[in-house]
Amino acid sequence: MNIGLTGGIATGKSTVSALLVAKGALLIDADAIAREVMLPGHPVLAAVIQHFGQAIVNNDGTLHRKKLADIVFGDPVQRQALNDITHPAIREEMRLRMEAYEREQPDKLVLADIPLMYESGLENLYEEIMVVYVPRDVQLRRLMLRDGLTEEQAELRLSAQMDIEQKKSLADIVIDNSGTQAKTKRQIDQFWQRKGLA
Ligand SMILES: CC(C)(COP(=O)(O)OP(=O)(O)OC[C@H]1O[C@@H](n2cnc3c(N)ncnc32)[C@H](O)[C@@H]1O)[C@@H](O)C(=O)NCCC(=O)NCCS
Ligand SMILES: Nc1ncnc2c1ncn2[C@@H]1O[C@H](COP(=O)(O)OP(=O)(O)OP(=O)(O)O)[C@@H](O)[C@H]1O
Repeated sequence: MNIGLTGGIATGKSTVSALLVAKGALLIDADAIAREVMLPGHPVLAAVIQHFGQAIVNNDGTLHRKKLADIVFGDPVQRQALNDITHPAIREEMRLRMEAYEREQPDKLVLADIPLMYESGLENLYEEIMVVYVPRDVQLRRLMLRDGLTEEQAELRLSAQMDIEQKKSLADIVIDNSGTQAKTKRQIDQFWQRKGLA
């Protein structure tokens, strides 16, 4: 079986996916694939540079992630341009990995971690969608703390995504990660049991 995992930025998707992987789930991570297609030599990075210019590249040819982030999180038109370049390649790679896992290990739970699941309309590709939820004020605080962002920068990133309350209302399964990590783990254990997973 498969599950699509999503939530807002810094609500705890990685925390939850690590708990599920520890129980035996197979993970496909959209953020990790997004980083792979931005490595030097990849045609997606070349297309991104073509659009945004050399200013977003470090001297060693790697992507200057902060510079690109400053451009796209402040400007919906540029963000859409970046999405149009990167998302088809990310989606195709996700599809290939999903097919391989389901073919080679059909008894396992496959977990597709996709931050922009609803924004990109991918929710119908998965049997069920799990949303990792925290209230918006907790989300903002954790994001500022983890990424060393100002409140203004963190607000810009939040407003580049669908509101977390809306994602929660669309979810098949909600994991509330606003308490301790132990509390979150209990919800994952219960989910695992409910599904009768080995
Ligand atoms: C803009 C980039 C360079 C910023 O890099 P940075 O290291 O600061 O952030 P990182 O990649 O770790 O992303 C952190 C989170 O930001 C959010 N985010 C990233 N890209 C986007 C986007 N285009 N729109 C809305 N939110 C986004 C997601 O919640 C993601 O989990 C990078 O996010 C990127 O290449 N984005 C385009 C690809 C993409 O859409 N990735 C996210 C989903 S696959
Ligand atoms: N239950 C919790 N209590 C306190 N802090 C937490 C909890 N869960 C996660 N965190 C912290 O909150 C931050 C965000 O968590 P995490 O990186 O798992 O989110 P994410 O949804 O994967 O983020 P992103 O999509 O931005 O990569 C991290 O610094 C993490 O250590």
